[in-house]
Amino acid sequence: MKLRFAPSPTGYLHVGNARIAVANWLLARQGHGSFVLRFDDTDVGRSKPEYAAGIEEDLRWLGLEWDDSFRQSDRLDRYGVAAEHLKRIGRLYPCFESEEELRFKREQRQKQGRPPVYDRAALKMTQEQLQRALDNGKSPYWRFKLEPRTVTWTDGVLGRRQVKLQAISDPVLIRADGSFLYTFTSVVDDLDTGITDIVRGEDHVTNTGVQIDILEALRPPANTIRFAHLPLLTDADGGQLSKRLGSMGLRQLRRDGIEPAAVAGYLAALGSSRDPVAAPPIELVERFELDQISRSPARFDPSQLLALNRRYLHGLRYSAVKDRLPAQAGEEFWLAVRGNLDMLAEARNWWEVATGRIDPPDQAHETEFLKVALEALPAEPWDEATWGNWVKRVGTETGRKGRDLFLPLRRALTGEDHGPEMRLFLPLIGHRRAADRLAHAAGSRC
Ligand SMILES: Nc1ncnc2c1ncn2[C@@H]1O[C@H](COP(=O)(O)OP(=O)(O)OP(=O)(O)O)[C@@H](O)[C@H]1O
Repeated sequence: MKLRFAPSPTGYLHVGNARIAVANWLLARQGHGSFVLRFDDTDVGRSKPEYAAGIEEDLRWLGLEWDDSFRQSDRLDRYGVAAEHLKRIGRLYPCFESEEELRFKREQRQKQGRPPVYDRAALKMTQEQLQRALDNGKSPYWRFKLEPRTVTWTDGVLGRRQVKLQAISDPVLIRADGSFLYTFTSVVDDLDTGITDIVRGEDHVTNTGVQIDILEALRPPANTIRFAHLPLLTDADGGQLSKRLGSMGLRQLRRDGIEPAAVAGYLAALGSSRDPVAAPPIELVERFELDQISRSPARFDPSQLLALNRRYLHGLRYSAVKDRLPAQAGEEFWLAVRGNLDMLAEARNWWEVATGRIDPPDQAHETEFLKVALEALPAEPWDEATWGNWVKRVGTETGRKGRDLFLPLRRALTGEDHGPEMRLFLPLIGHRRAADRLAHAAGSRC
């Protein structure tokens, strides 16, 4: 099995592109096959090396390593050879009509109630007419002559699919400036590199019909590549995603502090009835089922991703995050705070709360209560039982219960109304800091 992910380096990856990358990668690993990263960069105006580098970086961040990688711009000679072959067998023909002429023809056909399909007028040109056009300095662009047939295939996601080629204009494969179009280069590469399965977005369904025809012209008799098209992903409001708009980019998720395992797990399960499980891609291989993915468009819901990210962090072991925590933060710290994190970066804030400076709210009305609490603060060593015993004693001495008892203490010690379990967090603050904070909260209002 050999699969590929073939982005155009015209922007950074969004979550829709990433879903395709994840699916291809998981299938390749499932089939013990290989995964190729191909940059479809024949559109020289829009393709940029920095986007290609950015895409590689984003894929690595997600945990999707590739077995091979290449750029279409390095294979122009090969496309030239394949194009010559199609010309020789009469499947690629030169055209000279301008955009304006074509628009006029389309409008005429529509007025006559006929589909606006290219009429192949260029195919009827005589040798003399052709020569005259060339002599007049015109450069031809080249169209592929589609077979008058209906192409069918069993799609890995959409089921039985067909594309009626008579309803489609012969596609342009080479522009007048000699540059090749994606429709063509993609087929040449898929054949040359021995791709066995193509998984891509539903925006390519018509392309697939056309490309199977090109593919069979280049390598008869019949196509053997399996195709699957995933419904397009929209944003939470149903809006389109586009590299050009930079919407829902992987980079942004990374900057926001979302874990790659959460993104991979969310994308792998999206559109299926399975609950997403956040995990590095290699751990998702076994449970991934392409044919369980729904045929309806899927929405990318950031709030669901955040919830998954949170669940993932809450279950992570210290050893998995150690390197990303403040240098002094030990396992007790991680176990105390992990249940309170939406993003790992927030652990730094809690580290500051535990060991640095805090900004406590005004509790002038609690002075007497906090003084009693300070008096009752036990000496170290402290453990997980310390908070419970201390609070109980303060409760007995002040007659307070519940929120009235806990909240002023939490506020004085952490500066926050909510946060990690104080049973685990108090020993991290330690006696000296706790006493200082209580004294400050009580004393500064005296
Ligand atoms: N919204 C989407 N949902 C799912 N797959 C998508 C979506 N948009 C693109 N893809 C798929 O991502 C893969 C990479 O395609 P490509 O690089 O052309 O992305 P693109 O976002 O369509 O690019 P551009 O915005 O530059 O036109 C293709 O398989 C394409 O079908």
